[in-house]
Amino acid sequence: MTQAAPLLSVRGMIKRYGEATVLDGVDFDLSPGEILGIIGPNGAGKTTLMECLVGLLSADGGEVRLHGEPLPAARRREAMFYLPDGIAPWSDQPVWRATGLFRELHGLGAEREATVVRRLELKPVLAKRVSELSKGYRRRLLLVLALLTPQPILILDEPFDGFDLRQTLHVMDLLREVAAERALILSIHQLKDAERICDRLLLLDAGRRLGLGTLADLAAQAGAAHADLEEVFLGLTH
Ligand SMILES: Nc1ncnc2c1ncn2[C@@H]1O[C@H](COP(=O)(O)OP(=O)(O)OP(=O)(O)O)[C@@H](O)[C@H]1O
Repeated sequence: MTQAAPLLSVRGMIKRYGEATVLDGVDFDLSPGEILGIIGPNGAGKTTLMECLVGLLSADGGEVRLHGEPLPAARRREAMFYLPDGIAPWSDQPVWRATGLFRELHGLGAEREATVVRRLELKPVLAKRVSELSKGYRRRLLLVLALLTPQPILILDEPFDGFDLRQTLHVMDLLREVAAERALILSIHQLKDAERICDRLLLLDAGRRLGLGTLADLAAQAGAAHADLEEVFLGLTH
């Protein structure tokens, strides 16, 4: 029996800056409904991988396939939406205008926008300017925007940054619902968060894939069967 092709398949992703190889042939697959976490020490190549993946940065090697078909860099944005960390789109506009503009851009109905705004509890700040938002509310706005996109794959850089524990758990529930219809790639520094939400983890270090799999897979690789992700991380990275 032939196995169905993964939703996304990435092979041999390479990125160099001059003499420095910052992605050294990274491979992974993503299945429908999956939440894949990218973890790794500072400078491991997490942002570079996401940017090469969506075609924002030109890679020096590697292939990306969608449902088994080659997906050239110029067409990646049809399939993937990337939400970088720390941006404040339309910063001089009120929040309601920013969400409305984004919704119109993607041809969605006002009802969908209202639902997402309600789920992310953005209502109290709709009249504020984007530039005036606190870090947590700016993060909520960015997530609203991400959830108003039609792409089947969402790539979110630090989606829980700026949230307290209760908010993080709330947003995790929401992302889990979203993943039922799409697939998510999340770059996460907080390993406790990554352990909670991710189905599988891609551990990068110095541009190389150190591990790929469930926490149990990575723990076995680290030779510490019942370790948590923090112990695995410390065991496998330098
Ligand atoms: N424009 C650039 N020119 C040269 N080197 C770069 C450039 N951008 C990134 N790098 C290098 O590429 C490597 C990977 O960086 P990247 O930002 O992808 O890491 P990261 O895992 O996202 O790090 P962090 O956890 O600190 O955000 C680092 O060594 C970084 O210094």
